[in-house]
Amino acid sequence: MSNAELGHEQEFVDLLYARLSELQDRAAAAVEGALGREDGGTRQARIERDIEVAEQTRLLAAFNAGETGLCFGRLLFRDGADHHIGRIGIRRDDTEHTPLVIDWRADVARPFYLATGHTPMGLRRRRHITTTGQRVTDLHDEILDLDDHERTGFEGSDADAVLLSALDAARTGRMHDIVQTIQAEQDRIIRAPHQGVLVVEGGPGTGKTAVALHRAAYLLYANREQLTRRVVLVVGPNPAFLGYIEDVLPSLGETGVLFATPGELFPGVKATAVDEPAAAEIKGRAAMAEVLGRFVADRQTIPDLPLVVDHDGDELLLDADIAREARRRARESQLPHNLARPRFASAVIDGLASQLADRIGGDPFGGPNFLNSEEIAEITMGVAESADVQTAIDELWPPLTPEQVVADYLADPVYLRDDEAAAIRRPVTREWTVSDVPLLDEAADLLGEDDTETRRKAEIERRRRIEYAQGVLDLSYGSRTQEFEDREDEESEVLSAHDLVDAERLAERHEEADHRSAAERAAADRTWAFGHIVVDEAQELSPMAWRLLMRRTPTKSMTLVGDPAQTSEPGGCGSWERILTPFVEGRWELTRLGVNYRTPTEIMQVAAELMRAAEAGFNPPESVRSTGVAPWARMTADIPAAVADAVAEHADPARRLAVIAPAEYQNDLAKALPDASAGLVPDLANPVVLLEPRQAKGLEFDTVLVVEPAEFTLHDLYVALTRATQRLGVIHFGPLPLGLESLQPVP
Ligand SMILES: Nc1ncnc2c1ncn2[C@@H]1O[C@H](COP(=O)(O)OP(=O)(O)OP(=O)(O)O)[C@@H](O)[C@H]1O
Repeated sequence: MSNAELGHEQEFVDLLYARLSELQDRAAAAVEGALGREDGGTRQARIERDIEVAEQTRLLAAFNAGETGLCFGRLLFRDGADHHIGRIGIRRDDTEHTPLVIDWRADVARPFYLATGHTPMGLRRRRHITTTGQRVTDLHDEILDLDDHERTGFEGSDADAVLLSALDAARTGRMHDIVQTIQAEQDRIIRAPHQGVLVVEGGPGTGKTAVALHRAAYLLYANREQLTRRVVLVVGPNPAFLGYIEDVLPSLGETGVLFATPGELFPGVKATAVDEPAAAEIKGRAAMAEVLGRFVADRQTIPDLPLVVDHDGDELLLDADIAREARRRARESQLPHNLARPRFASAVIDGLASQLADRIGGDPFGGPNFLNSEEIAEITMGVAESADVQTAIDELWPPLTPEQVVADYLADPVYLRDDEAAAIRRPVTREWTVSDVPLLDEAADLLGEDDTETRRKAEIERRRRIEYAQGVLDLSYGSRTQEFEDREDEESEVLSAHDLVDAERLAERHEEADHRSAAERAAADRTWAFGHIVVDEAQELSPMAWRLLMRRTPTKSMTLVGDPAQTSEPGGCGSWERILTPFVEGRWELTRLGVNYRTPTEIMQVAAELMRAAEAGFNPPESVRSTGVAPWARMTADIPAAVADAVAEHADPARRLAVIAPAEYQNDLAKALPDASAGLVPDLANPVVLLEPRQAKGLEFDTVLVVEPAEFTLHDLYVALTRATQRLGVIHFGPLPLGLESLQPVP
């Protein structure tokens, strides 16, 4: 092994960090400079400044991401080309801006992930560089050209050593990036084209989440302008999971991504409560869209008896004929409920005005009305302004909010069988559940947003600002005359505010600038069209949730990752074909990942036997490594005590242990494990966490203890058993489920 070789790489890495530090300073100074800069007062100048701040902040975040593990690879080509590969790309400070280290996402870096002895892609040698902080600690060289006889002493016989050491490392409770060890099958998915829907299916631990996040990073790199502006949305099953994955993209230098759970996809609502399985299934059915549509249409009513409307002492009759004709005209527009309302209102006003006109100027012998068109217009205006008329219109075609519609519907559900209605009926005051969110969104879509009022208010506000600015200008002009009246000579030298700006521009200058990032604006806007959407655990989403997500991406650019065998939600998808056909019929692609990088063979065998007991031909992914440690089962009459013992035996401050137990055991276990982190969003970095089965989705731990598996649903148990990277234990009182009999019993 040549220390000189390590030394050369260290020199290079030192050079790299020196350059990184320069770039960090420069970007930080640029942000500060732009923030402190006089913006010249124009809207354009302010926009330009804000763009510069955003761009330099993004660059700074990317440079900061390079602070650890900046360079991890090197490609030596047969033609003499020699490139270092890094987490981000960095260029020299020369006139050509020559690349110093190449971004892993660049095309030139691809052989790092794809080249094999069989298809060397022009490579002579591929080097993995291992660093700790900024120190190079190890090198692994793979020779891809048999004619390369140079030896450095770092040529390993096992090309997978770097991968295996990453997989074997102690878990931290936070997902890490995998840039150094992306496998060829994963690389192809990460770099697949941006357009259309790509489904990534694979068993537990096949890297679906890791691949989806690296794909988001790749797409942002390859379509920077478009995707930064339109924002990438990542949807994950629950807040704990989002916490688990939230470091990956920033560690790759990407910060402008929006993360959300399905309960957070309707602005203003953060639903965490879940319905009973039967209620969730009913609420999630595609048919609910039609049910809500009918429910909203039912609010567009015809009076049984004419409504008597008082107008300046005249009694007008808003009868079924007028209402029916108005409703026909409003519905004919095919606009959503709130947007069609003005049409309904104007048709009702026309009907009532013509009733009044007939009464005032009607010819008893059937001739034309005596009133001229101006008089009729005046009558119409009078009717339109009548408070009584407005009240009657509100009664027949009320302005509605999504919250009102869904709350009213759930308080008294119609168009369902009685037992189904009973399953979802709830008092109006109950908090929103995750399954209500797609209903709210559907209602919002059916209602449409009437922004006339918002725009009217914005215009009033704009005028108010101009008036205020005018006042400021007048004042400054006034003070100028006093200040300078005796100094005529100086006056020509001094520019007053009036000379520089007019009131409108001054008003603009005082306008509240929208300093929110694109991701923050996207989060608050229901009609935002995302540039790309990544959905993790996509198998869990109901048809109604799919309708919501599809509305958020008009271009249908999506990456969906999931595993039908891990479906827990009763409303979950079942088949990709069934979910996707209504939205992108035939225009989606399915890819599969087949290697399990997380769970060792010994544990995977147990999980596979469980599934095979229920489904004979079940085919789990193959584990890439084994540990030689057999999973065990302990039978006990005192579950909390046995779990506490097992935790005491296996817990290790440098590793992560999870106890996964059914809801009814949570209280007792929380008492028995005072140091465990538990609750809705447990701290996964804590050495011991206590989880309910659903919370374990997508996570992983060094050691997992599964409590009373017979109480789990089959799919939840499969998920729980496949969370461990090293050790698995089962603690039970009741009999073990079919398939788990092979677990080694321990006293
Ligand atoms: N190429 C790789 N190099 C290093 N680690 C990897 C690689 N691929 C996957 N892993 C690791 O394997 C583990 C499982 O990955 P991930 O959580 O993405 O799998 P998954 O398919 O989403 O699993 P599940 O469906 O069970 O939640 C993670 O620790 C991940 O970092």
